[in-house]
Amino acid sequence: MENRYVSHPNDVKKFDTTRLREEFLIESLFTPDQLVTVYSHVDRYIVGSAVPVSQDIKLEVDLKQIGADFFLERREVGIINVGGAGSVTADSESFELGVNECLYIGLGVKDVVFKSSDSASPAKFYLVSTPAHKAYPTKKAGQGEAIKAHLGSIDSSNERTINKYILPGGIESCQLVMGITELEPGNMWNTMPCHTHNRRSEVYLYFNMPEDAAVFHFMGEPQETRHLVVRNEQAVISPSWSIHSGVGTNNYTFCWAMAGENQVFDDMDAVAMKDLK
Ligand SMILES: O=C[C@H](O)[C@@H](O)CC(=O)C(=O)O
Ligand SMILES: [Zn+2]
Repeated sequence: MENRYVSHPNDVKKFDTTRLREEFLIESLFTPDQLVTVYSHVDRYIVGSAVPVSQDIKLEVDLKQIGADFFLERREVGIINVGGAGSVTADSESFELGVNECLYIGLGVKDVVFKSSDSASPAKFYLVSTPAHKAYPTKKAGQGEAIKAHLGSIDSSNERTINKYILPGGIESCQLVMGITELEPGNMWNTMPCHTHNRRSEVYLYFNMPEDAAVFHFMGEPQETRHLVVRNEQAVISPSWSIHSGVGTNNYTFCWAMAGENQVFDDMDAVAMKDLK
């Protein structure tokens, strides 16, 4: 499992494009028939993907790296399917997961297996796992069960719907907060005006993009911004001190996942537009 370490904002000021991408962009997700995982030392996320085509895929990593007897011994995981129909088995229970649906699996579940319903149109499971201290029930939510917020407007090119899946009042967890945001056609901006939340970090996955499209993801301190050019189905690690916002060459959908001190979705420090540099 690849390791990503933590960067100090004063060091990041000096990073060139290559170094920024090495530290913060995950380009290599969604390899067929493989569990891809990246271990971030930012809030100890494990970010990964499973695309079962010719075989089912088990959730397993080198256990030496997490110092546990099985993946979820001291962790929880949120899974979103961004591909064709599939299912996820959590010990003896099986959950059908259609596109944009979410499954939370709590601490203590020993065997997690990813399956596609049709290998011609495989499921694409995206996962974010964080350390956990207590077993919350394994639970699925479709888009109908999400807590929704409709934000923005076409005038600002940022009309979008936030679907909150894993958070207090939705699917309960120890620290993971997770959902997806869908931009309306003709809207390209997410999370602008932007914010930080030094109390929590975040991981973004951009998807539903044409192959030749790009999202310019903005990061960095509010007065020291940088960008990453992100392609379809790539993820960005957003440290607690960084803004996280983007503009695409087309509309897109993204998955956001957070971890840290609290699970209060609205606990953000807004950055005034005039203060951005
Ligand atoms: O802290 C919250 C996260 O940055 C995202 O949920 C924001 C988002 O999806 C949006 O504004 O569209
Ligand atoms: Zn945020």
